[in-house]
Amino acid sequence: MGRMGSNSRSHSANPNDYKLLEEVGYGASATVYRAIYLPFNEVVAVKCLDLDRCNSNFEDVRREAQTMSLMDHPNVVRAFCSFVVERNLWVIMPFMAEGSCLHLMKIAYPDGFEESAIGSILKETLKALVYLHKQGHIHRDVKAGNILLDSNGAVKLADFGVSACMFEAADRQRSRNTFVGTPCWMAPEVLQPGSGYNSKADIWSFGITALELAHGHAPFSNNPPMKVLLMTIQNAPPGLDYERDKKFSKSFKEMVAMCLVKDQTKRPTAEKLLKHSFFKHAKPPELSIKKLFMDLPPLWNRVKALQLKDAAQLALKKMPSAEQEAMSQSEYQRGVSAWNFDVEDLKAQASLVRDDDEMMDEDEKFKPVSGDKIETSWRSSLGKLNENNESYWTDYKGEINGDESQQVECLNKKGKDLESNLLESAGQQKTGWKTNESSSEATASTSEKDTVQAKPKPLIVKSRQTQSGPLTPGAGLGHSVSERGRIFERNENENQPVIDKGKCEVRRTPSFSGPLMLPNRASANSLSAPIKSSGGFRDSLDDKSKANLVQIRGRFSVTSENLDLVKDIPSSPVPRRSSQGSPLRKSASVGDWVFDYRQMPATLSMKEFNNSNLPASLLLPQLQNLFQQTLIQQDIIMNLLNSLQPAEAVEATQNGKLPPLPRSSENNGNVETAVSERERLLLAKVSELQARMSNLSDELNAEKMRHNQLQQQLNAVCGQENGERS
Ligand SMILES: Nc1ncnc2c1ncn2[C@@H]1O[C@H](COP(=O)(O)OP(=O)(O)OP(=O)(O)O)[C@@H](O)[C@H]1O
Repeated sequence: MGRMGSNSRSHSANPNDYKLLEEVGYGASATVYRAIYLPFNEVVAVKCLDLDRCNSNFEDVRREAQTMSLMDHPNVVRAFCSFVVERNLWVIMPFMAEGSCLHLMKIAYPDGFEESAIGSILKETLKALVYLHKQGHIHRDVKAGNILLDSNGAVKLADFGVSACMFEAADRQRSRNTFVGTPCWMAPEVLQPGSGYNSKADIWSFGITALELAHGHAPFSNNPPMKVLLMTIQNAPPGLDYERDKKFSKSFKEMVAMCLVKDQTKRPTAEKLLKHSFFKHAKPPELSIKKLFMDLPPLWNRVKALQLKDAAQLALKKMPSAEQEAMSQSEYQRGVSAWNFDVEDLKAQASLVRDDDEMMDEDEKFKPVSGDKIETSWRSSLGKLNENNESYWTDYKGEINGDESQQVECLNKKGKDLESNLLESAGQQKTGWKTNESSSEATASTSEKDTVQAKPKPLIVKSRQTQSGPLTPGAGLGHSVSERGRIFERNENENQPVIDKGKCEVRRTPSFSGPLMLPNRASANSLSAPIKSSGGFRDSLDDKSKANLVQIRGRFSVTSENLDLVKDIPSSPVPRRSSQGSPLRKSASVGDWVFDYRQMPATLSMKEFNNSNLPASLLLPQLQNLFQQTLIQQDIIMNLLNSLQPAEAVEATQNGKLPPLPRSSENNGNVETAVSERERLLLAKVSELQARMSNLSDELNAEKMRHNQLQQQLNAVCGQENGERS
């Protein structure tokens, strides 16, 4: 452990001097906690950077952390000090009690702030940029998520230094064909292979941030990252629209237009921009900003509510009938942070996203929160993609058919309901707190005709026991990678302080370098909680939940306690064989089918069933019942198989939850082959069951005929007897 930087009022580099309290945010590589610096009894923020998740080497991290600690400006979040605690870098900073502008918009201002607040926020941010540029620094990540607010209205630009250092220096970026940034906010010259960039890139991002604050989201933010890149390069720059943005002043529109000029040489410097009339008339922050959060609950509770909201989105993602679409939608809307991606991955992902947006219009359609960093390795591919742009997007459009987009729309509507329910249940601590009800309204805009009939009951999502409560001892920094993958165990009591600091760890997602589609990764700015593996999550459930546990998918569990609620969520409009009219309902949280036996007709006992003397009128319904059940089971099997990741299948096999996966000499342990073999095996079983069913039907028919014959004989005999008597 070592000290890496300090200021005049010295904060120690001893983790035991810091009492970590609630989680107040997290990003691509870090989790941020409110904490008490015990020697001064001072509230601070501790940003725990997981060094394993950083792309830079330790020297880069160290250098940038030092730079950060040298920052000295009222509008720049500086580091008091930073030091390494085993595999984490702790950066001690002033605590900004109201969090980021992005969080504030997400929780209370989904359509953006009013102009006076925007003016103040932007002016203070611009002062920070003037300072940084004078110091020879480029921030490279100006966005609402990195503009922090304090309860007195102070505005500070964050994430300079340490986070920037997580990504490699410009020369190396070029040589490695990688670049890190947040696509919606990235300047065209930053995206163009070969073209250099300078501090004017921050001015572009500043202009995008202005639009973000005005609308609640950045332009193009509902698009897949690659499309954002192409739009930024090829389309006219976004801006405030004369018609649509009537409520904003001319000088605001002008200022934004000055920033969003594609030719970087024509953009003003930060210093010059600060002299613009828009900023001359900006109100002092304590007048225009403080009122924004007057009625809101504390930051950590907002964070918790946002996490739940994201959990709802992720729950939707697990719906089997539209899971691919949901994944694309919600993954991108939440943003992606710190992903490596390549063109093929993006293409695959893009093909699953509805392409109903053109340029500025999409601002109206979505209220998302995209915005996180991506680490791209696309530079070399981009030129090629540009050439093939037309066919690329034609292909992409061609792959979406009407049904699929309907599914997405329906899903989005469900998402809205689900989100608002979750938010309601999670965040009703304070009256007057505006919920973000309209946050997904645009995605639901065309869904009136879909099949959602009833507002679902609040879904009890058993995610981590507490999501922003203090940490409890136990998790170790020095654990193996897999161990560190576990989430903090948390104490139910929020105010109970934390831990053995040396044992604190940054939560970790399974992979940060995989393609976009693979891991369920929460984004920095959406505050969606990172997902831990199913197994780990199971561990975190309390005993009662474990006892009632029906199923765990990702972060979600369905227990027998909430099964009924889950079942009440309307099913997808997508026709599914044998599910129509059946008692199967889609479970929003688990993405599987839940079978409601209570709706089945009462079944006979085996003994009764084996009684061959039973009349056909009794047997037939039983057979129909059996047949229906078989089809349902087939559906369940197929859905389970579809939703089972290969790794999960192997894990389940190892745990003995599933029969062993077949291993042939050809597959040689290959998981995918094994899983598909297993699938074949199960399908064969299903076919066998169907064959048996059909045999039974034949037998039944034969029995029926015999029964009829006997009946006729009986009638004949009775007729004879009657005749004789008369
Ligand atoms: N000093 C602070 N006081 C209060 N909240 C903070 C502070 N620093 C960061 N946060 C919160 O934590 C979140 C994540 O922090 P930060 O952006 O620094 O992490 P990161 O990993 O660098 O994220 P990114 O994905 O943007 O790189 C912020 O969006 C903010 O809401």
